[in-house]
Amino acid sequence: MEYLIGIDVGTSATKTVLFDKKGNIIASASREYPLYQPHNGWAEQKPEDWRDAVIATVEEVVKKSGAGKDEVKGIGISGQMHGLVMLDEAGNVIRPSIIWCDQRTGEEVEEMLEIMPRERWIEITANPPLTGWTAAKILWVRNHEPENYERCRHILLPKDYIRYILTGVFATEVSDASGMQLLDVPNRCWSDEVLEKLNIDKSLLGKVYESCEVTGTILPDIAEKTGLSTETKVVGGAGDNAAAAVGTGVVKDGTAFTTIGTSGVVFAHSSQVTIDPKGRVHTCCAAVPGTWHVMGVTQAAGLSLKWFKDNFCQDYVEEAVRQDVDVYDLINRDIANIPAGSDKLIYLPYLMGERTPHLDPDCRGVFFGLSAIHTKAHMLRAVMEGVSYSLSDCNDILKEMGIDVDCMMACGGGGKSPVWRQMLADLYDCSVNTVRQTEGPALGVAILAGVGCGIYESVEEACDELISEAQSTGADSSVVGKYKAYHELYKALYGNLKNSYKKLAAL
Ligand SMILES: Nc1ncnc2c1ncn2[C@@H]1O[C@H](COP(=O)(O)OP(=O)(O)O)[C@@H](O)[C@H]1O
Ligand SMILES: O=C(CO)[C@@H](O)[C@H](O)COP(=O)(O)O
Repeated sequence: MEYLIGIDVGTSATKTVLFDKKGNIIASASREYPLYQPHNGWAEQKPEDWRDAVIATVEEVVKKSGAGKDEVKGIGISGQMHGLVMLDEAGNVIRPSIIWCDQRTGEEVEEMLEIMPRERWIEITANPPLTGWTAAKILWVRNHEPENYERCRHILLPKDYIRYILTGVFATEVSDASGMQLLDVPNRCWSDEVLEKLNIDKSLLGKVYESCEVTGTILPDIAEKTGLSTETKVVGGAGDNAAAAVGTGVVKDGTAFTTIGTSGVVFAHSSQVTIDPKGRVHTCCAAVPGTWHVMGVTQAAGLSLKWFKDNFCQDYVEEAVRQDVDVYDLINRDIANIPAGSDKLIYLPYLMGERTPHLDPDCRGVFFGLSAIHTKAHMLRAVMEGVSYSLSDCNDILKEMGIDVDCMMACGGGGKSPVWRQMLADLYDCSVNTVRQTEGPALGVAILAGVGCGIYESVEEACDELISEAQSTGADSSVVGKYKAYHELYKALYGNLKNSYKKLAAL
């Protein structure tokens, strides 16, 4: 038999899945790790936690599946985008990774705009300078921790650090590298102009591959630890969103998906470089060679629900343990009984600032309209609705850019929730569908590995063959109008609070 492994280094956990050639899940494993928030708006994780989670889960899936070491032909790695991993000469981690939702780099973004006009940034990198993206974080370390910058010999993204651990190779691929703000996105290569302007030495960065190209093979000590062979190939892989696109079959024009992971993303495939001149949504290289994608991002999507659950729902957590069920299943059960609009309660999900549409690192979360009739279940539903309003903001911008789809695929942890998918269908006013395999990014990179190993002809052909729809949720016409009115009020609230957010940040 021939098998493929997909690894997804998410923010909440690493999920590793071993698939057969038909895309059936043979074994899966996951390991959680902490998110550190040393200051308001900062977010860090330890690359060593990702490393340990990857090695443990790969070992577990190989063992559980009973696959012989020569049967695992290829591995694809997917991961949270934009995180900065810095290694010294010996390949040791210099400091914790500053991850995608960290908002400390407002001043560095200003610095980038002084160095080069916004229009030129958009021309080259397809995006304006952004606080959560890697370039601003590199400047932050250089400005605030010069001793760490001095020691740095390799700059890697989270999943590319895992590639280094597995293969010893320093490399990246176009989809994830697009989120560093150092890539010439239309031409799919490092931008010498940007590197020169920022005074960043190109030798710090790895070689850039296409997502299905083979980048290396497994190191002997890792092969021994995990039960893999030193012949197992590791392909470029993809940023988690480009990977989820492949795993949900979003590889042709006119197709799109929404993922609710820690972040939330509305993503559309594009055979052209399509740019929002206002910079509200991102344009990146897709994992399908010679194509791109556009995506709007909600910073705190699943993060909002997890935050509320962790801080205020100990009762749900204990009940879930008693009943031996997933705590989110209990939450979904209870919020299904609350009416759309949560009886006039609106949540703004700006716990980590917001990207689309505001690009504002200073805004923060709000419950608006709290009344004495509201219960915890109302607040939970409002949290999920607030995230859905934000995702709807993303979808509206894609529509404004001429990207309109009849059906939206759904994935990520939150995409498993039928109530959350119903909210999205009602707000987007289109059907929201799932695929048979729920592990979007892991399947996506396993497919890329299969292409790289010659098991599949192309990404598109593999998607046609392996991916099939499971469930479709249509819009409920009786609440579409109601949600439109709530969404309008939601949008007005940010405008009303914008100046107060600045004052709060300055306190
Ligand atoms: N059954 C569920 N219903 C609603 N939300 C869920 C459910 N399961 C997970 N989630 C949400 O999804 C998030 C995790 O999604 P996941 O895609 O695994 O994230 P990541 O890739 O960032 O690690 C959780 O924080 C939670 O908010
Ligand atoms: O920053 C982005 C995309 O621009 C996020 O989508 C990260 O890639 C994190 O992903 P999850 O851990 O939420 O899947």
